[in-house]
Amino acid sequence: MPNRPNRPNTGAAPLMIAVLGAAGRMGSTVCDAVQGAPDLALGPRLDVGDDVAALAGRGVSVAVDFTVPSATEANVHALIDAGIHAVVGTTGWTEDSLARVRTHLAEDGRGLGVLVAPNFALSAVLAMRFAAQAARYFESAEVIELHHPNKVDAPSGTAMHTARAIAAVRTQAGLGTGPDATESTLDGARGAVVDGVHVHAVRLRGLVAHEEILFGNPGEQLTIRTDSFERSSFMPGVLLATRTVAERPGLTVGLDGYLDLG
Ligand SMILES: NC(=O)C1=CN([C@@H]2O[C@H](COP(=O)(O)OP(=O)(O)OC[C@H]3O[C@@H](n4cnc5c(N)ncnc54)[C@H](O)[C@@H]3O)[C@@H](O)[C@H]2O)C=CC1
Ligand SMILES: O=C(O)C1=N[C@H](C(=O)O)C[C@H](O)C1
Repeated sequence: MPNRPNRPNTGAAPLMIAVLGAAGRMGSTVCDAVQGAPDLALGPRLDVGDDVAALAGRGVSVAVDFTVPSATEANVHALIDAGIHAVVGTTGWTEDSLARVRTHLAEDGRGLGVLVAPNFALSAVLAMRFAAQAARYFESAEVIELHHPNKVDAPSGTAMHTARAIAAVRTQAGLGTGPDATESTLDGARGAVVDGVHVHAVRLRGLVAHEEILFGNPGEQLTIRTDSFERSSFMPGVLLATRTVAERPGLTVGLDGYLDLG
């Protein structure tokens, strides 16, 4: 990552990284990226049916989870019990599931780190940050996320995170919901509503991961757009996270927590 040296681990032995969801699109890309990093060593590769608890005592420092929303929280609790730091890209996290991880880490007391990041691409991390900065200045704000049709969840984790951040800033700024005269529509025509912000999900063959954040005022509009054309776009962020997570005890939500964005 250009704004923070993606510095190699300078310890004597490479950090051993386990990958959960290793057979998937993201998991297999992470395995390749770890194998290409001289300071990291690819350890156990787990997929559905494998026992996370069995990772204990095998020299694994960090586990990376790209699985499914229904499995990821249980995986993280099992990793904490096994004494392994966790870098999580899987979507589906709620305030309640995050709170349970925070509590578990505090009770565990060993200073383990867990990062849950809805998006590891630098362009997406910056888009979310810029959207939060812009949110107080516009009457209207809506989010459109566009993904490959094999994605199982909607709206995307990134869009949920973006909308929640926009909503929090709007509330703090004393802005209500955006202007909208719609009285009746077909169900879903105005998208999902996340904390008062409308979020629209497109699934289209040929796409990978994209998001547009639209802001409107009388006579003007701001569009912030991020495009991941390849899964390699997520890898610098994932590798940075594996090298940093042990230095950040407790739960961090969002890769921006590991970056010096000001
Ligand atoms: N944070 C980020 O930057 C990104 C996050 N994602 C998220 O990552 C997740 C995975 O995405 P893809 O790789 O595209 O999905 P995928 O469907 O290709 O891969 C998921 C893998 O997890 C495995 N799996 C299912 N249950 C499991 C369990 N209990 N234990 C271990 N493995 C299990 C599946 O067999 C599969 O191999 C999704 O939630 C997606 O939204 C995807 C891209 C970037
Ligand atoms: O499933 C995906 O592909 C992606 N999932 C994440 C999300 O839901 O935000 C991150 C990125 O958008 C790709």
